[in-house]
Amino acid sequence: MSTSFSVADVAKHNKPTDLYIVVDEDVYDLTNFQDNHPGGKKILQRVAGKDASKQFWKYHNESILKKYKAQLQVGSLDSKKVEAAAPPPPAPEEQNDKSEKVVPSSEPGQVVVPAPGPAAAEETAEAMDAFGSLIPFADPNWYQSYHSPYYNESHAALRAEVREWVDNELEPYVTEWDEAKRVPEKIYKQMGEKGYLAGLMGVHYDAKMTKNTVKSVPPEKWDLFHEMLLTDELSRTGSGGLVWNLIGGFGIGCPPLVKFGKKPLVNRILPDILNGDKRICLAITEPDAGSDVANLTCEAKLSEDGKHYIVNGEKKWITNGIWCDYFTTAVRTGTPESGMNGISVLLIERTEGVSTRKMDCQGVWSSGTTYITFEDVKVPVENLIGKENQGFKVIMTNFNHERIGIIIQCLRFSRVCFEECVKYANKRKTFGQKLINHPVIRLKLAHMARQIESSYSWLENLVYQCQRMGETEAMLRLGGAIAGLKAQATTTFEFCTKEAAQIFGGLAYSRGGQGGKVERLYRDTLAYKIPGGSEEIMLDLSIRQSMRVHKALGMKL
Ligand code: HEM
Repeated sequence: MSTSFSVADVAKHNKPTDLYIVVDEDVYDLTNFQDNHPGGKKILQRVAGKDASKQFWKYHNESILKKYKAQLQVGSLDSKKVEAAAPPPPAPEEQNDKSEKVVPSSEPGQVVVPAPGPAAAEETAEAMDAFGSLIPFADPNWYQSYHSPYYNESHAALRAEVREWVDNELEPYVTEWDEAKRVPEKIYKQMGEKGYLAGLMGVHYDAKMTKNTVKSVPPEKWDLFHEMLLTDELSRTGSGGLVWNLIGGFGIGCPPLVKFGKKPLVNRILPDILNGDKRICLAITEPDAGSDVANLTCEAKLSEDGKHYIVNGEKKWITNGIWCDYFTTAVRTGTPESGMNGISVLLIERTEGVSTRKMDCQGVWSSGTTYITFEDVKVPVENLIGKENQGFKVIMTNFNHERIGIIIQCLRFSRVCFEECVKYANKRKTFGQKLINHPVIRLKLAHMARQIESSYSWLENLVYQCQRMGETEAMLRLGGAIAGLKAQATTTFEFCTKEAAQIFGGLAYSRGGQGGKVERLYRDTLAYKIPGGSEEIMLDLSIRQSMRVHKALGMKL
């Protein structure tokens, strides 16, 4: 924006018919906007021609300016300096005597420099430049120049790439999309164009099937921490609906196709899916069967000529279903009594007999939760994923990946609540004090932070295990721990939304505005506590599965 104004210039635009204001040295023409201003026009007229930065920040957060800047900004004050490059992070303080050993101590007031652990000697353990808001616990601590054995420069590059997209093109519009209960199709398409879809399958990055690869990370360097980071950064939007819209169907519907689909089928449909031209989802749950997969009733009968399955049945709560071209579907090919030994997985294409209807739900509004009916749908036998009657294995293999995705989202959403609270508590005053100065508010923040950080460390450890183990070993050995962490992440998420809502008060009760993210996330919690294995089933499984595995490993009781 090139037009330059003096303070005196702006002061002339001080009437309802000609209304300028200044926010952070940028000049906005609100003459035509004032009638549509949700906060009222009189409040704007009172600051007409003036610097209204203080009032503006009292009532809004950053996303408002991002959204309205292009429409309303007419220039800047002549006093505004061109933004300087970000200063380099402060150098770590030199120790006076480098040979002196500093022994960790819990004595108050004594500076403790922890001795580097074995991993700190590795190249990847070098602390990287600080990134983000630097609000403690609002980002994983390797963003804030703390050491970590898990990340290197390629993770930092991806982090910057995704954050730029999220901050400028997603976050300012998320509330609008959530209310509209859909996300513009071009955003999903961009997920394909940016190469992100190909990196979200919990398998090696599939560069053969798509010409679109991630700009900042070569496919051969892509690992599970890149995948985790991508989901994590997308979740900064504070909308389960958006994240599920973009990865909720694909992230669980596509991996079974890639891992167990027959080559001709994969070659035919995967490129369009990875490029974001076609959409896929996972259809397992039924009106009468959720976590209890062995009781599915949607049936697939082989046609007399043996060329097709004829599918009849219903699927419920299917993420993205209304927009999908392909449905990775669990069906019963065995007898009604065959339990888990009579389940198969079919790739059903949107064709005659497939109907989808949107369901109204408490949360994740823009994710497209769907009810599906299959009525005499003809599915070629070539579309069988895995082996007939052995679909249970395909489904089970998928669960760890699905649950890790849920965990990543829950923990970032918890951080979003925490970050929103810290920012708000540092500006909102009650009883003559900023909220942050009230111990009761700090107590809430502390309980949020301790749960987020401990859960996140467990997550990093499990992602690392997944990376080092083969798929089958990971499925067997980590299933219990991942189930336990899913329950830990969903309870943390629920706790954080509840506490954040209390801190925001009325602003988290009404929709949109400063408490908008907290209000939305509060509504989204059940969409995480129930699907992918409910909290209760997860807790039980975490012990059952771990006991079974450790018995096999030689557990001594
Ligand atoms: C560039 C200028 C401005 C824009 C684009 C703008 C936009 C908005 C929007 C979209 C909302 C709805 C809530 C939200 O989404 O956050 C809102 C609410 C509000 N605005 Fe503004 N606004 C501007 C300037 C101002 C100024 C200068 C003041 C005060 C002098 C103000 C006071 C308010 C108030 C009191 C509310 C209602 C807050 C609430 O519901 O808690 N706005 N504004």
